[in-house]
Amino acid sequence: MIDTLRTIAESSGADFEIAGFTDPTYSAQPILGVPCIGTDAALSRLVHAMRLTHFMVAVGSISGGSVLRARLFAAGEAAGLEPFTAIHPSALVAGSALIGGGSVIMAGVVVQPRTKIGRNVIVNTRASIDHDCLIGDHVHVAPGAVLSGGVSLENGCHVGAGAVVLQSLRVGQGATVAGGATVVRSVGAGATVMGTPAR
Ligand SMILES: CC(=O)SCCNC(=O)CCNC(=O)[C@H](O)C(C)(C)COP(=O)(O)OP(=O)(O)OC[C@H]1O[C@@H](n2cnc3c(N)ncnc32)[C@H](O)[C@@H]1OP(=O)(O)O
Repeated sequence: MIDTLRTIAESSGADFEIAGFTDPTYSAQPILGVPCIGTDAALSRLVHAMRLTHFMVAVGSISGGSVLRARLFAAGEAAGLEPFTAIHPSALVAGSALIGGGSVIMAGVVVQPRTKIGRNVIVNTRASIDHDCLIGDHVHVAPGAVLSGGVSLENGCHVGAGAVVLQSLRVGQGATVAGGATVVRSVGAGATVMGTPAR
């Protein structure tokens, strides 16, 4: 995520600086030269002291029910920060696609027309989201996953690395599609499915 933000700044000449990151205990080492600036609990104080303006949730998920990601997103907004939306310059995002606040579109991603992506979503490296998809909030589409046209992903679900979801199917709230799975029928809320066809 840090690298994506730096690439955006370099390629667009955008004038922003990454001030740092928070963690639960203020014990983390710098990451790619970016320092830990305090605990998650100190965020409101840091916003005022350091005149911070924007935030992103840098925690991923490897399964559905992105409770932590949703909680951190709410905390950032409650601290008065605006969600930063990051689209890597190598991503191809159709002009009619909508990307919600705080979402990150990583390198090599393709997002096709009329797709709508919610807030605090990770569309990870080289994932492909085809036309007319509807992606909820706090979702993680992991590297190389493929969503066919008209797929719906409800809030907080996780589509694993290299998984394929066939056209017009729905993946329910907080559900997990395992890495490499092929989803051939809709997935219920909170379920975990794996394999080809996914069960
Ligand atoms: C940049 C990044 O790295 S982003 C992160 C990318 N990573 C992902 O997207 C990973 C998504 N997560 C997965 O695929 C996980 O394997 C999960 C969530 C589906 C299952 O995780 P767990 O509940 O911990 O399952 P666990 O590892 O205990 O395995 C349970 C069984 O499922 C099988 N299994 C686990 N994952 C898969 C899979 N992707 N496909 C098929 N079978 C699987 C295991 O072999 C095991 O089978 P067994 O009981 O016969 O031995």
